[in-house]
Amino acid sequence: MTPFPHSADSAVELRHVRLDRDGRTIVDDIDLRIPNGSVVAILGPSGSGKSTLLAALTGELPVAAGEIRVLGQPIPRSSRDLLNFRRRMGVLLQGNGLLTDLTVADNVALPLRTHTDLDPQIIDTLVSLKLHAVGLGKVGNAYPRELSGGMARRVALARALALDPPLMIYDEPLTGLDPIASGVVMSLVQGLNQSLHLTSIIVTHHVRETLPICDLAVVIANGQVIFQGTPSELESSTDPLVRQFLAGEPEGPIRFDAEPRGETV
Ligand SMILES: Nc1ncnc2c1ncn2[C@@H]1O[C@H](COP(=O)(O)OP(=O)(O)OP(=O)(O)O)[C@@H](O)[C@H]1O
Repeated sequence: MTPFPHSADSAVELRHVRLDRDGRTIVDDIDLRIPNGSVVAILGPSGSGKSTLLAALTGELPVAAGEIRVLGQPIPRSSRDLLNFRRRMGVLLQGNGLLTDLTVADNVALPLRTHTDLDPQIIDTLVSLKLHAVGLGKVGNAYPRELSGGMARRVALARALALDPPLMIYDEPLTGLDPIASGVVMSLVQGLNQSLHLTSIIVTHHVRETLPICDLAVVIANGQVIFQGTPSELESSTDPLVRQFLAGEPEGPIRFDAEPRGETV
C-alpha cells in the first residue's frame, strides 16, 4: 500500500483506520488530523475506544485497516524501530507508574539512563531542569510515597518529558486528583505545550476541566469520530450524539459498551 501524502503541519494523521480487539471492531473508518503544536482532547463515553486509539498511536496495537502517521512517519513494525519511535513520545499513563523504591530524581532519570549514554552529571542537570519545569525543583530526594497525588502526577510528567519528546500523550491525567491539583496539572500541560513547542493529546473523562486548555476536541462514540473541532464548536454542536455525550444522558443515540473484555460478537 502506498502511504498517504503527509501534511507537514500534522503531528498525527489517521486515514480510514479500523482498530480491532480480540477480533471485535472497536472503531472503524476513523479519519483524524492533529496539527503540530496543538493540545487535543480525545473524549467519549466509557468503552468507546479512546485507550484503544492511544494504543494504536504508540504502536502497541497494530491497525486492522487504514494508516496512521505519527510525527511524519508510519508506525514502524520492527521492535527496534518501534523503540526509537516511542522515544519521541512522552506518555503519562493512568496511575503514574512511578517506581516506589526509587527517589523522585531517580524516577525522572530512568529514561535518560536507559535510553542515552549521557554523563551522570549531565543527567543530574537534566533531571533538575525537568523537575523545575513541573514546579518541583526541591523534591528530588523524596520518595513517591512522600508526595501528594498531584505532586506524584507532576513527577510522572517530568519523567515523561525526560527525553524531550515532541509529542505528549496523557491517559486520564486527572484521575484521583482534587480540583486544585487538577487545575495545576492542566495549566502545566498547557504551559509545557507552549513553552516546549509540543503537541499534546489528552484522553479524558474530565471534559469540563480539560476543554479550557484545548485547541481541539475529538469525540469518539459508536465506533466512529462523531465530532472534531474547537471546544466552542463542540459546545455549540446540535448533533444529538454530541449533545447526549456532553449532557451525560444514558438514553439517546450513543450505544454504550455492554460487552466484557475479550468477548467477540
Ligand atoms: N487489551 C484489551 N483486550 C481486549 N479488549 C480490550 C482491551 N482493551 C480494551 N478492550 C475493549 O475495547 C473496547 C474499548 O475499550 P477502551 O478501553 O479503548 O475504551 P475507553 O473509551 O478508553 O474506555 P474508558 O473511558 O472506560 O477507559 C471495550 O469494549 C474494551 O472492553
